[in-house]
Amino acid sequence: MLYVKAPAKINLTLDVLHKRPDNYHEIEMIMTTVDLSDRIGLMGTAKGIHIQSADRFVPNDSRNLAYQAAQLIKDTFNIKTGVIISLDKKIPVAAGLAGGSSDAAATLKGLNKLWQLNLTLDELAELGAKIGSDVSFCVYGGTALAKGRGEIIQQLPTPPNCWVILAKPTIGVSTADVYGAFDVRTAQHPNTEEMIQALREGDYEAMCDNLGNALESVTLKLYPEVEQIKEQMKKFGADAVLMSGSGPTVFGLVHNEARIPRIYNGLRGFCSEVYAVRLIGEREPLA
Ligand SMILES: C[C@@](CO)(OP(=O)(O)O)[C@H](O)COP(=O)(O)OP(=O)(O)OC[C@H]1O[C@@H](n2ccc(N)nc2=O)[C@H](O)[C@@H]1O
Ligand SMILES: Nc1ncnc2c1ncn2[C@@H]1O[C@H](COP(=O)(O)OP(=O)(O)O)[C@@H](O)[C@H]1O
Repeated sequence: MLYVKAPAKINLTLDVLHKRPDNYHEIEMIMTTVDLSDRIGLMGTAKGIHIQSADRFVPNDSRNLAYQAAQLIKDTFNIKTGVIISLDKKIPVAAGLAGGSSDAAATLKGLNKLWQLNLTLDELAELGAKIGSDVSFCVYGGTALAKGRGEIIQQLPTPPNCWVILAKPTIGVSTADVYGAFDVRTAQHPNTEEMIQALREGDYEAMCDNLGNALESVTLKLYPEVEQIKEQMKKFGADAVLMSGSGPTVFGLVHNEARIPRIYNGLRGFCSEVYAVRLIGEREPLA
């Protein structure tokens, strides 16, 4: 069995510029990986693609993004044999943390090795874009500016070291619904350039000051509990808080480790899924 790690991402910024003729939105966002990962196991088999997962929210057929990744590789390179993909899910589903996209990216990377295709990261990222807008970023990992519909990736410096508290209310959010309800006039637009500058200078305070997500204008209105979690996280002592992606997960950045227990325990009081993890933010070499 070949194992590949599939880390979650958070959005330090997410700006939506306009709606495109293909119905996607032109976006500009900065993403970074965090140390909360699914584990993908790949085992060659005679025929077909088989998904195994104990998580009842994860589809075990062609709707699964890891399945789609395997199908794409099989079709593109005319692979006749099959694969059993086992998904050990740790990333909450439909959370704004790109769990499914990261599983797809890990599957692309793992099959590249299993089937000895020798594809580069750039080639894998290009394939990934056919599966979903976030998959290209997940192929590279690390910290990056993503443009276009999310598939144009520019690497950025690793953010200053800190803790990340993640809290997910018990609702799942549909990314398509959130983009569908987005109104460019009422949204707050983050300052992407300032965030890039903060990362270049390794300035933790400036990173905190420039967190921003234009999709909050939609999700916070639909789900007031997301706003509540933001307020609680701030109250318990996080340095800065933001919703990740289309939500509903809220993350808080914390520099001082001694503050973690108060924030973690405070949130556990009314939120069932809370995690305290480190930022990764660095690219891992292709195995
Ligand atoms: C919002 C973000 C931020 O990282 O992530 P999540 O909240 O899903 O983690 C992404 O833009 C989500 O990327 P991803 O989840 O891969 O989206 P896709 O499967 O490609 O698209 C799902 C749907 O979202 C809408 N969509 C997605 C990306 C984009 N730039 N514009 C859009 O309008 C489209 O309606 C599309 O049909
Ligand atoms: N490998 C996978 N893991 C989780 N969800 C998946 C996977 N493949 C497909 N899905 C579907 O994709 C939807 C979005 O899941 P996910 O990628 O976790 O969320 P988000 O895009 O908000 O980060 C889910 O509702 C689920 O049905």
